[in-house]
Amino acid sequence: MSLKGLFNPRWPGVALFDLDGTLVDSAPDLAAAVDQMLEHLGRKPAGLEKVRNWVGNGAGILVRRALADKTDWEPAALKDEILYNDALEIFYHAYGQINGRNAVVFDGVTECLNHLRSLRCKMAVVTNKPDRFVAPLLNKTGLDQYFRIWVGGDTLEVKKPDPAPLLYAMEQLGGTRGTTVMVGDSAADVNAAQAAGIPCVAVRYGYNFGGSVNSLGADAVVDSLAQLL
Ligand SMILES: O=C(O)COP(=O)(O)O
Ligand SMILES: [Mg+2]
Repeated sequence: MSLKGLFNPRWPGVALFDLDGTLVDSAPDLAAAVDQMLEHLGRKPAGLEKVRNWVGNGAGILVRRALADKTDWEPAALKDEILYNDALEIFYHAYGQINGRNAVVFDGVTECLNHLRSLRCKMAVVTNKPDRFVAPLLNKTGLDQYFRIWVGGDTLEVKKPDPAPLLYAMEQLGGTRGTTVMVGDSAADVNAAQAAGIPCVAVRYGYNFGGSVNSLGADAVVDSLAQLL
């Protein structure tokens, strides 16, 4: 499918954007918070390279991956659950202070959002990031001006790759499957869009758990959101 085909001619349409790894490079802040948490628990810091591959399924899974020191964390024993709950609290506290400090909007994002806004496209953020961290990050990066609504990782009972958050945002903005597109950086985004029955653009510069986005089955893969103009 060509990129033109993704954006239905019946504008105004609806565009749903993933946050971490798509709009904002938040991995440095997330890594700093993960490392504070690990050090607090007497463990070795994980570092940015590992942590950026652990982002995309929400804070709970990020903390589980950090405790397991690998992306494919195993279901934990009960004693691990107690540790997990402590670790999650420590992470929340640390990230609450760090969120947005070193976060950078990726190249091409502002151009794309300005362009879509000029077409009167309605835009939402659909992220797995816990709700409490979404607005502060959008405010600090100046991206809040573009979005009518955002859906966080705990806004609904389920998160991406479940299609519900995408469909919820689409409906809130009065969109339909024929006029809506999802833009994301990971399998969670592409799988959610496919399950929702809406087309998906994947960006190559994001996190995607360390893997390539080329084989996820996205309708288009781009190196910069400026390519969508
Ligand atoms: O996993 C997270 O916390 C955020 O992920 P997302 O913005 O890429 O959905
Ligand atoms: Mg992402």
